[in-house]
Amino acid sequence: QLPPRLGVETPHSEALIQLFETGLDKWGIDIFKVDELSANKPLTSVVYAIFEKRDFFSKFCIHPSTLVSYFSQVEQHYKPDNPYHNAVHAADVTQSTHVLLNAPSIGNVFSDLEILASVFACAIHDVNHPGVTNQFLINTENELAIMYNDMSVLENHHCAVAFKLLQNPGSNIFSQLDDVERRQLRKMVIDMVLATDMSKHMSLLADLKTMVETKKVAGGCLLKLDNYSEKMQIMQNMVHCADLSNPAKPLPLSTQWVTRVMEEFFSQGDREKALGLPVSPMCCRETANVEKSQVSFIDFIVHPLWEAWTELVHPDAEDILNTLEQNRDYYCELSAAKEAEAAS
Ligand SMILES: COc1ccc(-c2ccn(C[C@@H](O)CN3CCOCC3)n2)cc1OC1CCCC1
Ligand SMILES: [Zn+2]
Repeated sequence: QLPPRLGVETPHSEALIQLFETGLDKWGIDIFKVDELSANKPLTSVVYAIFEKRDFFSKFCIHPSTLVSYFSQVEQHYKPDNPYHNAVHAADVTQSTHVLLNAPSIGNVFSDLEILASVFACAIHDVNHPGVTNQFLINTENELAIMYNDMSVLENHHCAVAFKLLQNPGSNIFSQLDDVERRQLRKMVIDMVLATDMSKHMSLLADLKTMVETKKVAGGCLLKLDNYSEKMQIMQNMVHCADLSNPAKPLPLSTQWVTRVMEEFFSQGDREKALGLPVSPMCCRETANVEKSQVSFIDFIVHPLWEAWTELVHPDAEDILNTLEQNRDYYCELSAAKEAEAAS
């Protein structure tokens, strides 16, 4: 008994199939359109489409109904009230990584199991996100911060929730893997999800730069990566790039993400104010300068990361880096125009 096409019940299934036909492998698919056409099941439909495209159902003996059962639960555990950290973000990061994995210079570096682990890690990387930052959970002595001793609190929680859901009856998509593969996959997923903690950004980027320096891509294809830690470094940076890809997407998508993330940050700021806590950076709706913050975010975090990634997979990510630079200029001009207006 097969589930509906793309694993979701929607009146727009033909249009959704069309959208995936043309856009699944493209940087810049309208993921918000996927959300609409999938009847707000963007994650389940994106994961189903990627698993189909990569033939994962047969490669890993996964029954489509098991996939739908598991990812419907994962999707339900993404909080729909979060303006940013919701299932659309998870679908976005998953589809973005699917595109990055198709880069010719990465083509044959990763095994099917490594690709499965990467796609899975993206799909679950923010599951059950409470819409506030690690610092907020620590400052408010939230039960999650107590549970994880203030260390990568959110990221540990996302991982634990995802693997707990796998234990539900009829939901274990990895039941047909052998024990070694299952243990390897679990370790890779944990390593990738914990690396999405922004406090790890600088060390992750430093390691990537070192690797780019030492492992100059020879003749258009990455040299054979020698060991687990080198491979994992690339997978962690790939997922981290996808997680921080909003400013590198076509402008109409990027601006929607900015609006959403600011809404989420501002509601955190409101809660901090109400609790008499210091308001986190960029979280005060009265004083935050949205455009200026985006320019700094791009200049100090996103661009250095994408510059290193683009060098690693040269020339496959040139267009992405160009879009990022164009978007940066757009926010810069917008910020200057706002300042000029405020001064007049
Ligand atoms: C599209 O722009 C963004 C997309 C995603 C994020 C993003 C996701 C997770 N994070 C990590 C923070 O949750 C943790 N930080 C620690 C410092 O305080 C603020 C919170 N950040 C941020 C983005 O822009 C920033 C918000 C205004 C300009 C910069
Ligand atoms: Zn994320």
